[in-house]
Amino acid sequence: MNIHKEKQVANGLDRELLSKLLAFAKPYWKKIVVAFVLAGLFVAATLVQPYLIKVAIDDYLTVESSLQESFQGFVIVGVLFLISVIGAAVLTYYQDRLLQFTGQSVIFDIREKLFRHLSKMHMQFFDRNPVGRLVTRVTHDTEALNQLYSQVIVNLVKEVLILVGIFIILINMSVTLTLISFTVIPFLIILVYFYKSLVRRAHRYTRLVLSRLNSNLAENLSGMRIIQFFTRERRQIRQFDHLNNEHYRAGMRGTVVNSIFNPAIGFLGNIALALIIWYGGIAVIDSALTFGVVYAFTHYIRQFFQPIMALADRYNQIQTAMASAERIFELMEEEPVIKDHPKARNFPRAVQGDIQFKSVSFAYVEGETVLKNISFHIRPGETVAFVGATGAGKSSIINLINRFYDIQAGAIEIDGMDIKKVKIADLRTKVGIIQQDPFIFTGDVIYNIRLHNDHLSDEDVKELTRSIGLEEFVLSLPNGYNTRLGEQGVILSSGQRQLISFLRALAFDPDILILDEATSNIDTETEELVQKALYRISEGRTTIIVAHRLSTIKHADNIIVMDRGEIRETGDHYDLLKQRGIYHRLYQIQNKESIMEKRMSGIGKGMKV
Ligand SMILES: Nc1ncnc2c1ncn2[C@@H]1O[C@H](COP(=O)(O)OP(=O)(O)OP(=O)(O)O)[C@@H](O)[C@H]1O
Repeated sequence: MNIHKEKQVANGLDRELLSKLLAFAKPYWKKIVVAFVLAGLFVAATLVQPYLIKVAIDDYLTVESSLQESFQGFVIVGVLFLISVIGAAVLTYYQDRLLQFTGQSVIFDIREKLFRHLSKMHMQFFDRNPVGRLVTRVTHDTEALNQLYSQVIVNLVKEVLILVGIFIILINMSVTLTLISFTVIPFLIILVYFYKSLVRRAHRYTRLVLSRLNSNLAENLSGMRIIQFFTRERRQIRQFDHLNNEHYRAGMRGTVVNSIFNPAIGFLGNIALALIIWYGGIAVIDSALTFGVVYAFTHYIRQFFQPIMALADRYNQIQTAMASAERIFELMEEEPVIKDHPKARNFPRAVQGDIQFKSVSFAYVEGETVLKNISFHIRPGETVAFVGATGAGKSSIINLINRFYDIQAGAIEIDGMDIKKVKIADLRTKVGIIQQDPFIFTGDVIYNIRLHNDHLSDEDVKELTRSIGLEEFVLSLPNGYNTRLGEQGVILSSGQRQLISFLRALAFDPDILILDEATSNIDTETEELVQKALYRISEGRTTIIVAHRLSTIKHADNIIVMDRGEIRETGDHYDLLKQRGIYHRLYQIQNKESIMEKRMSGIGKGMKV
């Protein structure tokens, strides 16, 4: 946010922002209008009360009126007073209900729009925006807007109406007494002016410290395992304490400003009261004013100062809401970089799985090329493996096939069609990916495999699991297919998570299957199981495997060896060994490692015996 914008938001005057906020409230405008009418009636019902007491005192408590007249008058005034009190309560209730409904509905719409928008965003956006920040936008920031719609605006209108209403009533009752009691107004204006700038600064500082505290907390909680692993708890606690302390002090700064402002306003109000009693008292003695007028004045002046004291809260709420609105709209207006080409279409025929990379170059960050001039051709039904050192660019290639990222040069074609001309949704249903560390959602096993794929019945999921020999694994879980996984459920081991993701990818019956280090966390026994399943699944289906363990890709039709973003060797296992290049070296290293492992386990067993 630039400084100018920041200033506008701080002043709550950003017209563009206001018009966007109004646009969200537009579908509910009828309810809002009714709520404002009710608020106006509430103000009238409240303001009439002191006036009724004035009438009772001046017209029926005077010596001139007879006992019967007085009695009748008191009854009428009493009934009217009661009606106004009950009316005010009923009006507040309905107005509150209407606005709560409107606020909640608007926030529901904003939240939904925000989530839809986030679902369309490209991977680079998620690389840049930590999850904690996005969660804050969808929950905390929208809640701040809820307050704006359901409380702040209507209360502000009510308070302005009360101030204007009281001023009109007072002027009508006595111009002189009004002017005398309003001599405190210039002091009030000065006070409000200073308060505004102090509270703005305090508020901005609190927001800054809070976001620092939040990101520190989010990072520490997600990295708790590492913190405990390296016994860094004390240092992390100290760091958190420091930020917490800063937040406390920032909060106190705001509280101190408010605690000076509110009594100061109260003090000015009391001065105004004293002036009324002083001047009004003399005027009553001189019969220039009635006692009822002076009495009503004291009431109205007290009512007059209440909204001004509430100004502190109102101002804070508007500041928070405007800052939140700014952040929400900023997010909503960020265009997804990866979207359908205007002429994008679905694949015209069933996908055969022919993949071609034609001189592809790619960088995540401008200027830092990760893949350089990559070309290869995978024919339908082939199993192709990518190997290479860490950071060679294997996963990046995979990320490009289903357009998680777009390339900067060259072309990627599936069945002869440039993937940029294919509808993203169609492309992604044709390409199934099994990742190294798959995500498990809160829900049972069936839900996690099916993932809203309504074409699959429970029985279909079971049949699929059985067909690739993984049913035994599912049934070994505490509740079989109904075992709850994810946050509140069983925490699966990494290997078990991979098996679930394996089933998930297959449930979508993709034409192209990609395994990105998908067997790295699986033990040798389970790997055999997976290898068998894989063999069955990859038959007649283009399969791409990224693996560090060369034993898993030995049988691939073609192996592509990558090094620092470039293809260095290609061929099958035996060709590559003959070439005596990078692959041969990797193979030898891994062979030595596995011989060592076998020896070590032999020693281990020997020792046990
Ligand atoms: N989201 C990202 N943003 C920026 N740079 C990235 C991103 N993902 C990977 N990189 C960089 O791209 C390069 C290639 O990474 P990639 O993940 O493709 O390698 P890899 O061969 O799959 O490695 P590994 O075997 O460790 O998974 C690395 O230098 C890495 O730092």
